[in-house]
Amino acid sequence: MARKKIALIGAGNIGGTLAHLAALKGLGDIVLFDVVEGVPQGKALDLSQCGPVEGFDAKIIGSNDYADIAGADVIIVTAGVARKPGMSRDDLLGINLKVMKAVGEGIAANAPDAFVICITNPLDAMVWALREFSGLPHQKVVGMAGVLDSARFSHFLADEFKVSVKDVTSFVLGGHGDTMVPVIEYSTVSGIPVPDLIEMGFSTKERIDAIVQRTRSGGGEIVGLLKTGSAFYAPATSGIAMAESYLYDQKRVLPAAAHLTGQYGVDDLYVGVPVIIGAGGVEKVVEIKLNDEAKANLSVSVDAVKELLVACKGIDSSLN
Ligand SMILES: NC(=O)C1=CN([C@@H]2O[C@H](COP(=O)(O)OP(=O)(O)OC[C@H]3O[C@@H](n4cnc5c(N)ncnc54)[C@H](O)[C@@H]3O)[C@@H](O)[C@H]2O)C=CC1
Ligand SMILES: O=C([O-])CC(=O)C(=O)O
Repeated sequence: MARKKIALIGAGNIGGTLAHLAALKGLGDIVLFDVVEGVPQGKALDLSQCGPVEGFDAKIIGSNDYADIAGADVIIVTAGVARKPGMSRDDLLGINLKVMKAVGEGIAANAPDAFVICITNPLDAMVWALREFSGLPHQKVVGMAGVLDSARFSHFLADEFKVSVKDVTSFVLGGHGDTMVPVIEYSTVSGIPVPDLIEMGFSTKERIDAIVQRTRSGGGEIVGLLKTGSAFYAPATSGIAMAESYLYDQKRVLPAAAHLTGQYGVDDLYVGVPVIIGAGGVEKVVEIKLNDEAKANLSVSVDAVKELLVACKGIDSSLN
């Protein structure tokens, strides 16, 4: 069986980490693409030289030519600009929208059968725009944010409950911004919902509320510490988990920005919801029952995403 081909558009902090993880996990051969000359080639060479030590023989090349992504099975897009302290993700919209146009056209022309995972911010608007610019089927274009946001929530919950993070599952829905919706009713330790754990004395409502808030601003907390950019290890790990679910037809249920066609009362918008990812791409949107508070919070988050799409359409008339 021929090896799979993984194309990484953007060879920056996340792109380089994605390439390292994909090689270590043996996902396939790797193409690192960037507009900056030398950087993808240099990182590809550096990563290739891990092979003799780690024992992987993936072919890793760096490129500035979209022709090299031809035939890619999975494409992960991190091209664009990351925020710095004092900026919101939404401040990146104008500049990254232009990048999505170039990337979308490059994918359409060279790898239209790929499963595309967008990571570039502001995520929900960029994945929508990337899908529009590429013209790929909606189920083959998805946004990564929920896996990361849920990983942050699970990490904080495990710390609070003093239990293994392996036993914690959590769900964060909605847009990847300050309005994201961590859902405590669906967050559990070995199946025990967080509200029950509060009743059992593992924590208090106030402390869990603070953890919800910390999760919402989890990206900003890291931007404030790094000062020169944003988180990249956990975002890359999260993108790889989605790629593996597609490549190995794992049918994992993961929160991701998916195209909604009426589910959760939302039409023609990408927003974070639980989905099943398998060989068909986003095979199903899972509609979980939400309580009134979560519904109201999701609606605020959806409105924030809608505003970003209006801004995109204002900048690029081809999106109307
Ligand atoms: N969805 C999520 O959960 C997360 C999203 N992000 C976002 O991911 C993006 C990438 O973050 P980093 O890798 O840390 O940034 P980075 O600045 O390290 O890398 C971005 C790379 O994109 C390249 N690039 C710029 N324009 C390009 C174009 N037209 N075509 C190809 N490559 C191009 C740059 O040369 C650079 O190498 C940012 O927008 C960031 O906000 C970051 C963390 C989490
Ligand atoms: O906060 C940022 O700018 C990067 C990001 O999306 C995250 O780490 O969640």
